[in-house]
Formats: sequence, C-alpha cells, structure tokens
Amino acid sequence: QSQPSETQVLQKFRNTLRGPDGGPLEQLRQWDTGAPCDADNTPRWAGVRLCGKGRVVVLQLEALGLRGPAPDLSLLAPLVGLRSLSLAQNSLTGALPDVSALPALKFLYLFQNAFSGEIPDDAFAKLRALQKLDLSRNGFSGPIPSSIATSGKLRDVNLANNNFSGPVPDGLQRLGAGLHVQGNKLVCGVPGGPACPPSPSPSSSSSSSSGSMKVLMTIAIVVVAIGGLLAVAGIIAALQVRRNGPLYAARAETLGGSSDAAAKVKVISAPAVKIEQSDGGAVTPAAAGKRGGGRREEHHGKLVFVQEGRARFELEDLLRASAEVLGSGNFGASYKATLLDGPALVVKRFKEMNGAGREDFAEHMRRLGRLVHPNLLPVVAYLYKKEEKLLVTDYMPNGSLAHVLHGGARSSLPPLDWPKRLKIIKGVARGLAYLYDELPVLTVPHGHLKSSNVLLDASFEPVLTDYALAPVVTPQHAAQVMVAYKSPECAAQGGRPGRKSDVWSLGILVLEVLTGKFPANYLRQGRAGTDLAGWVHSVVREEWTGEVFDRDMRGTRGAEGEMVKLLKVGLGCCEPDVDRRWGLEEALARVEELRERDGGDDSISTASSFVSDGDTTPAAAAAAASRPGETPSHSA
Ligand SMILES: Nc1ncnc2c1ncn2[C@@H]1O[C@H](COP(=O)(O)OP(=O)(O)OP(=O)(O)O)[C@@H](O)[C@H]1O
Repeated sequence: QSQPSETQVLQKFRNTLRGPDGGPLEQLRQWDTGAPCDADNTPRWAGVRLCGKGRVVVLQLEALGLRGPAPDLSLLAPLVGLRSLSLAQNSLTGALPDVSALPALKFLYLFQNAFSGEIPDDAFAKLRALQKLDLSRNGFSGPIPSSIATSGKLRDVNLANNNFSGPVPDGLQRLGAGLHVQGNKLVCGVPGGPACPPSPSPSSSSSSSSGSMKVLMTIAIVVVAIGGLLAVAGIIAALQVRRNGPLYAARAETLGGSSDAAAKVKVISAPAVKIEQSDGGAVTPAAAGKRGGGRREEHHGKLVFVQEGRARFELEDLLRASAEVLGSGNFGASYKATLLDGPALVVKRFKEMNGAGREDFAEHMRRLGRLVHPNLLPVVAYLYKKEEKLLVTDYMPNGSLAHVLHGGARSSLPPLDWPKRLKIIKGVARGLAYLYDELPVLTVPHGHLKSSNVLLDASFEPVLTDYALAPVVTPQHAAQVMVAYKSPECAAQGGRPGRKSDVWSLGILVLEVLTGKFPANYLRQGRAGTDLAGWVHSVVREEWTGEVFDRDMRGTRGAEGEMVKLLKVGLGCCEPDVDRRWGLEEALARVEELRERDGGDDSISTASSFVSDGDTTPAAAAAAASRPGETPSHSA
C-alpha cells in the first residue's frame, strides 16, 4: 500500500474546508493542479509557505474566510515535514480542533477565530516540540490547559483576549514575557496581575458542579476588581516616582530627543563599539561624551524574534563587532551591524511609533514575522521601548533602488538597464500584491512605498522594506511622512488614505524608474497637483518627449513598446481620481504581461496602439501614451 502523496493529502484536507458562503473554498482552487512544492523546494500553492526536502513545512491558511467547525487536523498527519500550521484570522467556530495527530508541530496559530468552550487539560500533551502557540482573540473559556507547557522548548504562548479563568499553570509561569494572558478577566496569578483566591484551585475542578463554580467565580471577580483598583493606584504612584526619580532622569539624558549617532551609541552599544558614518567619519562613545556619571544605561527591553528558525542574539552582540550608520530617514536612523560570526543586519530606530500599545504592537510584529515572499524583506526581530522601537532586518548588499537611480557617482553599481528596471518593477508589484493578499484588514498594506524602501539583492531582485507599519505608527506622524498618505486623496481637508493609496505610490515608483527623476524634487515645488506624474504629463504634452525616459535607458532598442506600456501603467496608477485609478490587480496584471523586448504575439499590437505613424522611438511612444483619451489626464 503506497502512502498518499502530499498533493493528495492536502487536496483531501482542502475539500473539507468551507468558505465564507458555506460552500467550497474558491481561493484554494489552485490546489487542483500541480504539487504544493517544486523540486527545488519553492512553494507552489497558496498557503504553502515553506517547503523542505520536497515536503510542506509551513502551511498558513489565514484570512480565507473559513467558516464552520475546525477541520479535522488528523487529515494532515501524513505531512511528516509539517512544523508550522496556521488557521488564524478566519471565522472557525466550536471547540479547539484535536491537535494530537500533529505531534511534530513547532508553531500553531489559531488566533482571531470564533472558537469557544473549554479546552481539555491534556489537549497539547502530544505536542512535545511546540515553541509557539497563539490562541488569542477567540472565545475559549475555562481553565488554561496545563498541557500547553508539555514542551521544554516552549517560548511564546498567546492566550490574550479569551474568557479563560483561574490560575496560570505553573509550567507556563516560567515563560515570563513570552506568556500573554491579558484580556482574560478571570485569569489570576500572573506576575503583576491579581492574586488567585486561596482555595480551592479552579484548575483542579474543571468539571465541578456549576454551583461551586459560580461561588468561585464570584470570589474571583471580587478579587480581580479589588486587585485591579490596587494595580491602577500602584501604576499611578510608580509613574509619579519615575517622573521625579533617577530612572526618568537617566533616560532623558540618553534618549531624550537626541538624534545624533553618538547619543545612540551610548544607549545601545557595548563599550568597544565604534560607529562608522557613511561619509567616512567615525565617532566613538568617548567622542560622544562620557556615559552619565559612569552609570550604565539599562535597557529593559530585549530583542523579540518574530522569525521562525533564526539564530538568536542580543542587541549588544549585534553592535559589538561593527556598526555603520546607513542613513537617517523620517523615523530615525538605520545602522548596519554585523554579528561576529554571522550575517550583516540592519537595525532601524523608529520614533513616533506609538500607534499601538505594547501588546498590539507585539501582535502586529508577529503577523509581519509570518510573511514570507521573495520580494519582502522579513522583519527578524524588534525591541519595544516606550520612547522608541528598533526593528532588525537583513542587510541588502546592493542598497536601495533610490541609491542606484539617483546616487550618481556615489553608487558603485552601473546604471540600471531596461531589463533590470523591468525586473525590479515586477518584483515590487508582486511584493505589494502579496501584502494585499496577506493583510486584508489593513487600509494601506504597505503605506511607505518609495525607492529608498526598495532594496536590491545581489541579483537585483527587489525586496520591499518598511511595509505595513501604519497600524503601529503614531497617526499624526503617519499623515506627515508616510508616502501613501501623500496621495492626492489625503491632501484634501480631512482626507484619508484608502486601499488605492498604495497604488498611487506604485505609480510614482514606476515613473521614477522609467524617468530616473527623483519624485521628492517635484513635490517640493509645493504646487497643488505637482508630482512626478504631473511632470510626465506636462513633458509629453509639450512635446518635450525626449526627456521622459531616463537617459541611461534611452539607448535600448527594440523594447520601446514595452517601455511605453509600463509608462501607461505608471500613469494609470497615478490617476488622481481614486475611482478612476487602477486597482492593484489590474496594475499587477499589466506589469506581468511586460517583456524585455517588443515582439511576439500580442505585445506588438498593443504597443502599436500607443504609437502613431510607425514612429517607435521612446519619445514618440511616450507622447502617444499620454494622448488624451488613452490615459486619464493629470489636471491640477
Ligand atoms: N536592510 C537594508 N539593507 C541595506 N540598506 C538599507 C537597509 N535598510 C535601509 N537601508 C538604507 O539605509 C538608508 C536609511 O534608511 P531609512 O529606512 O532609515 O530611511 P529612508 O528609507 O530614507 O526613510 P524612511 O525613514 O522614511 O523610511 C536608506 O538609503 C536605505 O535605503
């Protein structure tokens, strides 16, 4: 008897899933053909996030609108390589599914569903490799099952915002900051939280008679209420002390609004750190001034890793060997830092990132940590402090698209030719589309798409960074600096970004790549409606068309029709009227059709519809692309 293939196993599982209308799940139609993993371990099916040795390792079926009771997870038991499973952000109801058939799982995410009821105490007893469990934002009730703590490798358990009650089992207490139980009004015995009633312990009586349970609940509610009042009083008192006391003074000294590199060294580096500035200058902690009275600043926060399977390190390890200031953006500065025996990473300081409280921030970071796409730079870890946040990402050796396009002699890379530019735009559009798919609840899934946030890997594959930050950035700051918030719809009084605001940013980026012009130069002129798209329109209208395409690309022959099609994509995305602006799907579809060279089937006829009189120079083609009627005009 041969084992079923992973393809068959997953298809069978998929057939048991119910979509938003209660019928079969349309989004996973793709699973009807091919296999979940390629021979080279590239995931092929939606929801399959990681493959290894030809097997599915990470299965992420999030935000698909799944309905009804949880699927039978024992159907997945033949997937022997499966280590991470997510059914999060759906509308699954009823009891926790039986997870005992998947004993090798390391990561299990069931957050943001409508699960309810008590969880049997031994539900997780077989999961001996479990590292992370997220059951938050459901309606689970009753005692917290002690079997969650079966695995010695467990480090993060999120039970927040359910209706659990009673004490936190001993085994979970050791997780410290890795345990999240807030939003469960009747949970007691957490450090810093309400104490548990003396006896009897609710955890020992999960099936006790409802009479004694009610008495116990009443006692717990009273204790929680008193405890809550005391805690509030305590926090107020503590804040008073902090404001006047030495801790507050020390923080103000090292972090208080200072933005030069030297001040940062004092706070986040070990004594031997030397920070190289990109202009070749160097500062040392000594040059930056002595540590306040020899006092060593303690940073209470630690790096929290959101990536599965990444080596762990501390911020000090990262900054001990070498750290280089890469530049200073709207949120703070970015440093390149290299682990002694490891890869180069980037630490970016974010100020004005107080759009979410600590727990929501952590949850958002975990969500970002689960995103996997070749055109997204993963968030590796973060550090949360009230005053500022640090995000750690991988370092990209070819720097940013902005640097290559506008760095001139400062860029060591040759100018980008048309095929590279096309590859970059395709990657950017794919990365953006992935964000749209994965983060359907965000109004602006990227929010800050611009050429300095498009980094290039060694083969010029683009990777997006600084994405999906809108939920955690202070709203006023977002409105001031984030690129999607500069779209025309936001400029109006009380205007807000919408889902097409990112499309506008994509359009500006496309035009920037084609023209080689720096968009900010056009915005700085300060005239309403003046942006790169406006400039492109004015150039072609005034028949000054030779200027439209970047000089470095103008030598390209035989691809003019394709360039013009891309120009049209840029202008379609930069339509000021949101209703007439293209949607992301359309932009992506048009970009995907583009080729490195004109010719072949449809591309000739489509290109020629933009080009008049047989003149196929880029200039004439650009003029045709902007002809009234072909593309919406960009009036102020
Ligand atoms: N992971 C990375 N690898 C290589 N270079 C990077 C990386 N992250 C950022 N950079 C570069 O470092 C410089 C500073 O980046 P930073 O993100 O701090 O500012 P910015 O992108 O100019 O502005 P903003 O704060 O608005 O995003 C930029 O040139 C950016 O392209």
